Amino acid sequence: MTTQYDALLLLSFGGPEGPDDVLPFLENVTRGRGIPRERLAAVGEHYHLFGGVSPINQQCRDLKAAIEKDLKDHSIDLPVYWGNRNWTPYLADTVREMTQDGVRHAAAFVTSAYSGYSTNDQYVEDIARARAEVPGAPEIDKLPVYCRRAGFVAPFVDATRAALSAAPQDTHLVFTAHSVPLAQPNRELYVAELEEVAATVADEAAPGVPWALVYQSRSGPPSQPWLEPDVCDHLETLHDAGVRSVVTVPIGFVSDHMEVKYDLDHEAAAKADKLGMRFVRVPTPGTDPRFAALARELLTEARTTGGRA
Ligand SMILES: CC1=C(CCC(=O)O)c2cc3nc(cc4[nH]c(cc5[nH]c(cc1n2)c(C)c5CCC(=O)O)c(CCC(=O)O)c4C)C(CCC(=O)O)=C3C
Ligand SMILES: [Fe+2]
Repeated sequence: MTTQYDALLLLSFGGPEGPDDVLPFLENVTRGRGIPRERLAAVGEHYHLFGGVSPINQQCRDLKAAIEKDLKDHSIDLPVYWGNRNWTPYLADTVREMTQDGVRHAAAFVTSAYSGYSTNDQYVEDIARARAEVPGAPEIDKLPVYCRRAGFVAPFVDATRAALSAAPQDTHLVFTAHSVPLAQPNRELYVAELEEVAATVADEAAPGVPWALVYQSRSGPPSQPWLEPDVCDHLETLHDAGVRSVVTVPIGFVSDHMEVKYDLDHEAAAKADKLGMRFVRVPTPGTDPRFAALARELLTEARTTGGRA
């Protein structure tokens, strides 16, 4: 059966756009999730260091523009909408706008590449919840998980190769992804995909260079086990083993948002500095034309195969 999509929806996490947004944003993210208050206060400070503005919304505007350009360049006349889970434009408001515009069946490209609850299933729930709020809402199919696709992997390969070519001989690669609770549904699938993508990038960019997959941005109570090791602990382990230079590759993310800018560029970089280690972080796909094209490729394939996430 052939699905005819009449819109593309860019679905993302959302982030604050000023100091007054920070607390309500954090409350939206953590409602009912048992995140300790001290952790919330600490994360609020991360945002305030950047004037209360997360980079993620502008990155979504830029990605939306890149996708629109790619569609136009391929003579595909399709409106692109943007909605978030945790901040304006809220997904339900976007779905309301799509409904008013007469959209009947949209494909959703999510700013998260992997399987797993936080990375896939929760976005599927977001879509269902938003549609339930809006009478006459269009059908919305989440496009499939795309972590293995060249549009996502190749920008990391190129960036890793470039970073290594400027690095000293005994540099190690450190792949990072967002930690999640060990008890999180589909955590095994998330980890298996991360291991596969890390191995692919290492293999293509730097055969023979030692690498590890580690985690960042843990947030639950200490009593709850999350994926480990943490990136900062790993830097210490490498240091103790005599390693003096790392290239960090945040394969768990699609853009250089706050988890990258604070937890890696600020926190992990400071840790490396304290240890006397050289620390370089490579960029995420962001608005790389190959990544923008991936939205069109997935939509076109879903249209011809009827496939969905
Ligand atoms: C797997 C994963 C991704 C990658 C997939 C994806 O990209 O979607 C991701 C992305 C992001 N996480 C982000 C921000 C936050 N995540 C939090 C909390 C949590 N994240 C979790 C997991 C993930 N998170 C989990 C299991 C929690 C615990 C609460 C819960 O079970 O939901 C908290 C609460 C405070 C804290 O404890 O850190 C904040 C502020 C931002 C925005 C950055 C910006 O503003 O630029 C982005 C893109
Ligand atoms: Fe998060």
